[in-house]
Amino acid sequence: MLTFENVSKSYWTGTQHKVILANASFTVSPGMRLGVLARNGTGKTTVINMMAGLEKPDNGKIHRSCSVSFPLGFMGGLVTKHTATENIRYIATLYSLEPDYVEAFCRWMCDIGEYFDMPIGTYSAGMRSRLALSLMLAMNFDLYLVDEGMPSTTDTAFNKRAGLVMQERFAQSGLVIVSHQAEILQQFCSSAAVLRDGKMYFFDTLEQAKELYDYAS
Ligand SMILES: Nc1ncnc2c1ncn2[C@@H]1O[C@H](COP(=O)(O)OP(=O)(O)OP(=O)(O)O)[C@@H](O)[C@H]1O
Repeated sequence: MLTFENVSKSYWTGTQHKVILANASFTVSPGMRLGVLARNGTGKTTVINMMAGLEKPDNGKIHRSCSVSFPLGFMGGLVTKHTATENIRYIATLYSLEPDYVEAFCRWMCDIGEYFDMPIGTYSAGMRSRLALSLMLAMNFDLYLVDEGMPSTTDTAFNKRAGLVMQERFAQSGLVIVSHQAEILQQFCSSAAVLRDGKMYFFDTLEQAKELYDYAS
């Protein structure tokens, strides 16, 4: 369970306070697959980062009684001067996972050959995004966080491999995806919310959420 209790968050832009959440309270229950629709610049990344614990609210509390992933694509935990092998084994240890298993899974999933033992700083953008997704899928979280949909690389074999594991993982866990596009949420989500003017509006279906989202735009 992930609970936001009276959470407020805003940024000072130099001329005004940009409000992301204003005294928001809501719960993401176990097994919930929630899609959050929000326009660009309204705070999707900030909300996902608060869920992950990467950003703190200004006021209010965030309670986590389950394991929550880092946001998909988050590279902040990886050290670019170290190899994938070194990074992955270290992160596996931090999460009390078996380093041999996590390394083997990521080697298989990424399929980047000798690059796996080269510094991450030498990787192409595609290799990095394959590594980040592989690392996330190597771990079992109760709740996965995804910012702006699933990455789709140009490597079709990778997309197929990752897609199959993703379906399996997300069928057994909770999921929050934030996006400005309803189509991205359609595939994975069973309920939906709209983030707008510092509030989260919850709906049973994506169709209902789209009505507010389209009306508000
Ligand atoms: N550290 C910060 N300092 C000041 N303003 C910030 C900071 N982080 C975000 N903002 C502002 O807060 C607003 C929301 O940012 P955020 O990245 O969460 O939105 P988003 O919906 O994910 O945007 P996008 O769809 O463009 O990626 C934006 O106006 C952004 O400029």
